[in-house]
Amino acid sequence: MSKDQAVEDNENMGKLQISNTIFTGGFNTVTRMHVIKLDANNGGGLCPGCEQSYTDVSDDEANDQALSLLSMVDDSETKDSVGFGSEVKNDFQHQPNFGEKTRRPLTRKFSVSPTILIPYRLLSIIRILLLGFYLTWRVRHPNHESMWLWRISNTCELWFALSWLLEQLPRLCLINRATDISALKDRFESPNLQNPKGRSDLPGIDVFVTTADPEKEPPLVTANTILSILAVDYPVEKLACYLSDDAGSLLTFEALADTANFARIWVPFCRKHGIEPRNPEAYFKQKHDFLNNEVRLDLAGDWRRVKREYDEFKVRINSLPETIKRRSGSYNAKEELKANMNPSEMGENSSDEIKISKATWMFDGSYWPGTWEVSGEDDHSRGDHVGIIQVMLPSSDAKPVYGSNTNGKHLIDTTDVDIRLPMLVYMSREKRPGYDNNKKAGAMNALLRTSAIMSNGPFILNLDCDHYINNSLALREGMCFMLDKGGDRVCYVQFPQRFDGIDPDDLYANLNTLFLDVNMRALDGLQGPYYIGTCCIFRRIALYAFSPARVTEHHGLFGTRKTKLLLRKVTVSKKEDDEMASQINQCALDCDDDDDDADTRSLLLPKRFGNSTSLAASIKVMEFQGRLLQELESKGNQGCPTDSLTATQEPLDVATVAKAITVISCDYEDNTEWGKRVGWMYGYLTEDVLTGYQMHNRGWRSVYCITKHHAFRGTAPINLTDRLHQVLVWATGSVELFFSRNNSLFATRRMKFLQKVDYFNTSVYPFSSFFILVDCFLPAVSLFSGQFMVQSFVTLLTFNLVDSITLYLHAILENKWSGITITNRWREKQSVVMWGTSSYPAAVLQGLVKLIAGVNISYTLTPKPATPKDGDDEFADLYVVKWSFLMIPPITIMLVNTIAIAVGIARALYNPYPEWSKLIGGVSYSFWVLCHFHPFAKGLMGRRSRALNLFYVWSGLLSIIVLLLSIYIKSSSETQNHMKFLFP
Ligand SMILES: O=c1ccn([C@@H]2O[C@H](COP(=O)(O)OP(=O)(O)O[C@H]3O[C@H](CO)[C@@H](O)[C@H](O)[C@H]3O)[C@@H](O)[C@H]2O)c(=O)[nH]1
Repeated sequence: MSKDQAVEDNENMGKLQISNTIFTGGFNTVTRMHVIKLDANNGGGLCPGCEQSYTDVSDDEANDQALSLLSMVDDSETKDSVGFGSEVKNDFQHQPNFGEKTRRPLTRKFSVSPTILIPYRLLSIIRILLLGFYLTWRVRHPNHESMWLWRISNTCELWFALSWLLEQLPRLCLINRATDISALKDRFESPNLQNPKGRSDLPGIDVFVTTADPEKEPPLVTANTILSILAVDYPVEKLACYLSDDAGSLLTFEALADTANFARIWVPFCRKHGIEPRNPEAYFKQKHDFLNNEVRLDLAGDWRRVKREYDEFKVRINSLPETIKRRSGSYNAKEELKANMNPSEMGENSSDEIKISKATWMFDGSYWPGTWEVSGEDDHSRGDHVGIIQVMLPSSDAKPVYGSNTNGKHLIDTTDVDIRLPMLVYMSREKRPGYDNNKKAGAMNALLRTSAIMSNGPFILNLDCDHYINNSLALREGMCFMLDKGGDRVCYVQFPQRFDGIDPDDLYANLNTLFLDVNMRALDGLQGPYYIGTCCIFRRIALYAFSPARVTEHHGLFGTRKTKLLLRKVTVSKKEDDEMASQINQCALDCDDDDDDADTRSLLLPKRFGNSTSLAASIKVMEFQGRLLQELESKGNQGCPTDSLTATQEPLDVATVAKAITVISCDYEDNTEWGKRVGWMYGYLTEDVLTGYQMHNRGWRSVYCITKHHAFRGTAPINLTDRLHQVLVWATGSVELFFSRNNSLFATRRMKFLQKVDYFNTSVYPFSSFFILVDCFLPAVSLFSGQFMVQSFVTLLTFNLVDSITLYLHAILENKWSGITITNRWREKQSVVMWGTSSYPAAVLQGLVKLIAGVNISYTLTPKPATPKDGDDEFADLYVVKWSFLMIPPITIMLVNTIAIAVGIARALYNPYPEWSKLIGGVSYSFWVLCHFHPFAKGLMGRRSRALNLFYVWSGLLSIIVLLLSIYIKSSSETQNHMKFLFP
């Protein structure tokens, strides 16, 4: 590729700017470190006059270089770069003087109003009693005509009653929470004697975003997420954003580089006008009335300019695949690459040749060391490649941005606006054949280590690539819980997942309201909500498998007897402090056994964390800070200012990045405890629930933070097939959990009893599928055989009626504290039946196969909807019909029940002595089953679903006519006394 062409490509994509150094490290392939010097005056774009210096080095040489860089950085430097040593020591010796302001609590916890709570609890008890009566009646009144039907049906009912009980029990301790952001500001950012300038003492936060396939996860969606993070309302010098790209894709890489450029306009615009949300796509979708007198004139002008820039940015990102293909395809890649390579670097086998022939070229004419994507046939998430780290935006000490676009044109007047940007890093961990990459958990752990070396924020926010920050104060809200009194026992603050682009009917219960607004809120009143994989702020030391300083143990059958334990010594003496500084290779960690001293037992770091000394140093800092917090709190202070806990980010140097690259190699985790006890857990499809479980099991608490304006928003699959596969992944994860030693039946005494019950329910729910499947066929079987499940249809109907009324009342009360509507509830009920007959049974089968045969279960990445273009149907995906084997059981159920209704009616009509009660019972139950599959049938019909609606309405009307007819016949027959056993 000629330089001219590189430049032309670059112009096409809006003068991509890549700063600093791209670092790669890896195996069996050429490793190139190149430095691109940028023309800062020209917005940083690569220009013909730019100098480029390339250093081609082999892998071993790169490793040697990294090692020599490591050895160049002496211990003291290592300590300083992670905020260890003198700074922490000094701050600790001069503890802050807590003033009046520090006494204001940052959060409040209050109970749900008794006028709701008391009737809610009473109704729960009434329903439990009612269930008891109902089951007793079922058991005591066998149907001698069809004992087999009666037995099967009874077993199902018993299971459903048990499931309801497991679900309901943890919902009895309800609380609400509120945060006080102004108190946080007062405590950490207002000027005082020690801090006359009012610099921010808030702790550092590292934000992790993961992406794995640019085809399923459009780069524009990821770009918008990143922009919302860069523009969040948090001190820039305390914020670092990391993107993990498991595909190692040039597309994502270049999109991120362009995103960093666009951030130079977008972030000042957001700060200047305080706009919400700070995701450009979501922001520009809103209707803006600039004729309104209250709108400032400068906003209207800036809005137009920024919107134009954003539209161009969108076009560039959306055309990137073509740009890259054209760039790579039109050039004789093979020859150029061969010419650039040393013969010694070329491998013996033909795979090098294949790679070369597929090479993807970067805009500057160098080849991309990540996954090749010219052929389009690679599975992006699996492509092997070296580890790559690129700092796209250096830490915030770098030059401010002035709202200029890539051509250097000044677009926004940024007087009085903080115009610095947080650090932004691209990371793609190494992938090699023969190494399990451990999916998302592996990516998160690689990010955890990289960030420990590069910024070491004591807190971590984790977001999926399609989940953006919707409320710019979200991080502050989360920090209120972490920094308040008792916050040192909070391992994570989970925010609810909220979604854009869900069809108005929410056909497939994508909003997940029952789980997010009822279940998770109820858990908040116990030990805390689950970790759900995204929208979660972690305390870093909790991820390193440390225990909280203090825990409560629960004894007795229901965990009602409590003992409080102090796990870590609170005093941090000077001697101990010095010792810590000198012993960076040892660490006191929790050992999860009953020994009280387990926490203070020292283990060699490499065994647990691998042998990176920089990582060891950063972990030690975290552990030290944890103790410091505890020390301050034990002295009666409410929380503590964190200037003593976190150093402002150091400017990144080459050596630091070189150290970071070593911890993202494939074999770094060999013989360590990463994924077993440290970081995100491996071996399960739902790494999230398990990671949270391990923390609760160590005695940590978590918090559910529901903000007035949704803190984060994301997308969910509205297509039936994608949703089925997503639910399959979740349910399989639960089955894996059930069959593992992480089943909450074996949880420690540090976990509350009702929390254990809830975790148990989470691992057991897919097994309901067996009973749901049977229950869906029962009415059809009843119609075919002409027999009914119970003897007295009327008694059954009465029980069901009372049950429905109490359930309805219960739902109304639940709505009062959770906001979940009756429609949401109905959707949830439908979805349980739909997934219970499709994804859940498949999940149970997969789980059993894994257990018995040890076969690994494959993971299907959920496709994220692309940003719709103007004029596109936003819900087009809803009507796309894609075949899946998971559809077979629900289709069978629908067919069998429809045929059974027809057979039942025909039999009744042609029978001289029709048994109307059995017919009505069978038909109404069959119809009830069909009602649950209505969304499913709609999904199968695609755009022709209107016909289906007609079918449902007509069959409903027909059922009512049959019902009325039968009542009429019954009454006339009673008069004539022709039939003896019409209604037993
Ligand atoms: O090998 C992989 C696979 C996935 N991911 C990322 O993991 C995230 C979640 O994966 P996805 O397939 O989108 O899962 P969903 O079903 O949409 O997500 C929910 O369920 C997952 C499993 O419980 C959680 O991890 C997620 O956070 C949660 O949003 C995405 O950002 C992916 O890019 C990787 O980085 N590497």
